[in-house]
Amino acid sequence: MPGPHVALSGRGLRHTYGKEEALAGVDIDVHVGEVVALMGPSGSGKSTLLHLLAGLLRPTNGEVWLGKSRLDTASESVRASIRLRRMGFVFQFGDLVPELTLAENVELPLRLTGCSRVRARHTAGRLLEALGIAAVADRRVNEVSGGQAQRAAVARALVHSPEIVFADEPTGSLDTVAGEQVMEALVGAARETGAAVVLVTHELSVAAFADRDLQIRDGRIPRAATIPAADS
Ligand SMILES: Nc1ncnc2c1ncn2[C@@H]1O[C@H](COP(=O)(O)OP(=O)(O)OP(=O)(O)O)[C@@H](O)[C@H]1O
Repeated sequence: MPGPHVALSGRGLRHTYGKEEALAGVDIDVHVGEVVALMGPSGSGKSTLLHLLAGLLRPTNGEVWLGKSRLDTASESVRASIRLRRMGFVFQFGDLVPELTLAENVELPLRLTGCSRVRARHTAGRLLEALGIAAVADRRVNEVSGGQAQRAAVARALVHSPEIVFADEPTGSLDTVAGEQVMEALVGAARETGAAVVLVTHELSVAAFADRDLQIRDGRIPRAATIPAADS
């Protein structure tokens, strides 16, 4: 089990799709509150690693721990509950529910975990304000800009104070200015709540927001690129 300062840990992660080996043995520790960028060429294994760490895929070999919870051996229902309560997600194309307003989208994780409507509205409202999108909170996704929608996706990922947020190319569909606003929102809100962030990006300007970047090559992270946990 990882030490107390490690939010998320992957040990000896190997993953194959049929005969194809996408990850060839990766060790990774993400510390509490740390922002880590996964970088590397197309096909190097970034998305596979993100999906293993988030419990969306089971590794062929290896272990994944979120704090004291082991994910790779947990049942699908336990992993789904952990994702809902203890993780947040931001995808390239926001993935907001188009029928709901931005505010209703942000309230969703709280409502799904039993929070009252009034409390969810209040908590989501504070975050929408902090991320500069309170003025468009009652609009639907197709009535706001891509950057505003993506900031709402960031708010939805953080509203329930998760331990970790996974972001797969969160700025991939945006221009540079909107992308920077989204990264400022993501890293700023994560610092506020103490969440760690693991993000996949191809862009150096996005990786510059991270505390550390890890380069993946052919399904491996060169050993020197990982910093061992202080207490492990
Ligand atoms: N569902 C799948 N079935 C079969 N092979 C897959 C599948 N998903 C990924 N792969 C293969 O596994 C390897 C790693 O893919 P992965 O998507 O993790 O890389 P990536 O670094 O995220 O790439 P990109 O930057 O293009 O998104 C690639 O060779 C890819 O073709």
